[in-house]
Amino acid sequence: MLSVGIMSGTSLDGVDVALCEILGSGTDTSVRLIEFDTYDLPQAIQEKVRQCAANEFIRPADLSSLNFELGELFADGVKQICQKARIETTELDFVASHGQTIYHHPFPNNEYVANTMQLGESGVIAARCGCTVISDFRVIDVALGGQGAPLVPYSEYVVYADKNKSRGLQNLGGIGNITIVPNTMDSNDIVAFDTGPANMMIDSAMKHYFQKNYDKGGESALSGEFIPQLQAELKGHPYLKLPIPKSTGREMFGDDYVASILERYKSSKAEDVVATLTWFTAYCISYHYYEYVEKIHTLDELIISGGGSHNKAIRKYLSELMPEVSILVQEDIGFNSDAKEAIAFVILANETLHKQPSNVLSATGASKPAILGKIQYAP
Ligand SMILES: Nc1ncnc2c1ncn2[C@@H]1O[C@H](COP(=O)(O)OP(=O)(O)OP(=O)(O)O)[C@@H](O)[C@H]1O
Ligand SMILES: CC(=O)N[C@H]1[C@@H]2OC[C@@H](O2)[C@@H](O)[C@@H]1O[C@H](C)C(=O)O
Repeated sequence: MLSVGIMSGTSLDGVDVALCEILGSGTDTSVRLIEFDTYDLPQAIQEKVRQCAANEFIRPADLSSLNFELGELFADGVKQICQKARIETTELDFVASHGQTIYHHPFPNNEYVANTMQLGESGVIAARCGCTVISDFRVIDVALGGQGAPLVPYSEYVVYADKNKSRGLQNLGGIGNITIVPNTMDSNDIVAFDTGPANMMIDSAMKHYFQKNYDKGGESALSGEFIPQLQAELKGHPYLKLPIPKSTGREMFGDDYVASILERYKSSKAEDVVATLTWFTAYCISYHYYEYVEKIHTLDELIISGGGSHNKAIRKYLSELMPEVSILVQEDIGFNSDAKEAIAFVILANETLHKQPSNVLSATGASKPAILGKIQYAP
């Protein structure tokens, strides 16, 4: 089957679009990437999404329009990738659209029930592209008491399980998330959770100091030195102490949190703050490994993916903090670091069409397996 996966992640850096061929289902799935590209997320849309995550005043009209605007944007992504591959969108068997997370609050509190919301109207995509669209993968898991995230563990089990080694798949997007696929080959043994911030805090600091979207190659971090007081403060962040499984987002590690740090460390050198925030990304990964994972599974290799895999400082700090684990990137094992999440949603949508559950209970904490997503057929 021909499918396009669309992922617009928490870093708001663009829309990842992967055209794939997918055959079979479950552990017999095979998936091949045909074309991949990342398309811009317009500034105005980024601003609206940030407003939502900050829980700022946003009118119902803005929210409803944003849902349709994102739908148009995702449909354009599908059209462009198909044009690149010289096929018609109507030749696609399905589109798997993650949507843009605009709010993720999987824990109930005094004010809100557990909830999560991804926008990008599937009806718009189906109308513009003339094909079936599967979307809204997270909501049923949250409704079953789960975190609704991370969802990639199922696809990682399908693609990466190896009886000769226990692998950690560490994605470095806006947020970092890890899946441990142990050599037992038993999906019940999978451990997965969000490790904390990956690029989100670094990007926010880069924007503040240098008016840049991110720290290319990790150059600013590598030219700075760690600030011990800030390291100590970050080590005490309450997210680290929460038991796994757990998930987080822009609500916890977004611009507001970073602004409060930058204000308190305004006399420090910009490069030193960036270095320390980059160290924190690597620290969160090593802390969770030694605190929660190593007792259950010893990793042979940690394979990193996502935009942060291009940041040499994160890789350097990770190697220093986890010296006995071999740190690889997806390309080292023949895959594409940037396309991984978009491909994951193709695998999840394929299960939806086969009426098979694909949430991993040990990862999300949901009370039962669920067929993820909603199906919008072509008009
Ligand atoms: N060359 C590079 N050097 C350093 N960092 C980079 C580079 N390219 C991308 N990045 C970082 O990667 C981020 C984007 O990563 P990615 O596209 O994997 O995130 P996402 O999918 O939006 O987020 P998430 O996986 O949390 O939903 C950028 O915001 C930037 O910080
Ligand atoms: C709510 C939400 O959109 N979460 C994303 C985000 O980006 C990374 C991390 O936080 C992960 O929990 C999740 O995405 C991946 C694709 C997942 O569900 O596995």
